Amino acid sequence: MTPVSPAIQQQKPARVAVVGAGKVGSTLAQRILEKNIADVVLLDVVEGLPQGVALDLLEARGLEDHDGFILGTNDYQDTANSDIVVVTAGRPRTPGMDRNDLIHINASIIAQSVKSAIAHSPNAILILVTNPLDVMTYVAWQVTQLPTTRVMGMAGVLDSARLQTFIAMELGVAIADVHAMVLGGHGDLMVPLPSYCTVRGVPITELLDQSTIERLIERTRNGGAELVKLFKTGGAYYAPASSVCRMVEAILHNQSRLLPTAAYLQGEYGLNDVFVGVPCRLGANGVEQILELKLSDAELAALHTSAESVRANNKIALEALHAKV
Ligand SMILES: NC(=O)c1ccc[n+]([C@@H]2O[C@H](COP(=O)([O-])OP(=O)(O)OC[C@H]3O[C@@H](n4cnc5c(N)ncnc54)[C@H](O)[C@@H]3O)[C@@H](O)[C@H]2O)c1
Ligand SMILES: O=C(O)C[C@H](O)C(=O)O
Repeated sequence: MTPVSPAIQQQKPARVAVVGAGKVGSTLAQRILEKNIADVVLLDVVEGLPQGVALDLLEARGLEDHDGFILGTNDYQDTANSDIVVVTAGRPRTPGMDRNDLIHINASIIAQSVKSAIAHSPNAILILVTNPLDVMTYVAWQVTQLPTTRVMGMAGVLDSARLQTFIAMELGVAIADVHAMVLGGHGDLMVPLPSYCTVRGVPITELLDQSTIERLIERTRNGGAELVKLFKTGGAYYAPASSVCRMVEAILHNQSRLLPTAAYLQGEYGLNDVFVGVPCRLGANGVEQILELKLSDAELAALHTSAESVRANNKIALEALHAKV
């Protein structure tokens, strides 16, 4: 056996706390472990659930060829000193519901869970997943008062991955050759950018007619609802978990990746005091840069409409929280 140097022996693996051990949280834990990105602490309020998921995943390690460690717990103390805290805790929608129908129930869950998680991991980067995404990210920032570079929400990676899928299926080309970009809030007002969607650098506007592009965009807008309708008791989780995993990896491996992320805007795109999906450079420090793309007047107006809707719902969420105190 090759001896391992003391420096390597002492190097602690990165640690990701995943709050919420439901569909998205448990699938994310699996992705992080099987890609050898970090050790995971999986927390839920339901006794036995995170412990069971953790044990099940540990028992798969020999078959999946990794040595990652996962702890399942109901106690925030066990999440101490995490490098990243991902919050998936809260209710998913069911058929007929809008994501904003979850504001009241999820705002208090988010407020309580981020406060507890950050109390034990004050230096962590916080990634929100719970819906309505942009609003819950704002709530998490308000409650924790963390620097804005260390608070972000996952949605744009997922919405872009959906559009990427539909473009590749329509053209019958390899998914690896397709890049898609969706900005704005994670809802019906999201802002897909066809001129920034490309196949090996060729904009899709040169490969598909306008009505086809509109059909693919419409399917992307309804991508979450399409799955909620199929699953009936909740929403998507495989692609959402992969999307968060991509962000976690970009941060922990300091990859400087350009990913659409719900980030806090301070004048970018003419918007202030709102978290909404924009292209961000993600690296070891979290949101290291917000890129201001050149948008058409119509795209910029759509981004503003989307952000204003998020802003109105932020107000509702904060009022609901204050009313509870
Ligand atoms: N941002 C996105 O793109 C995106 C994608 C998919 C799902 N989501 C959202 O993520 C959330 C989770 O979805 P899911 O499918 O995993 O739901 P789920 O019901 O399978 O899991 C949610 C888990 O949260 C736990 N929980 C509830 N309150 C908690 C608390 N106070 N502390 C810790 N855990 C708590 C529940 O016990 C449950 O296990 C939903 O709000 C869903 O809409 C967002
Ligand atoms: O649609 C949902 O409610 C879940 C998630 O936001 C999604 O887009 O899949």
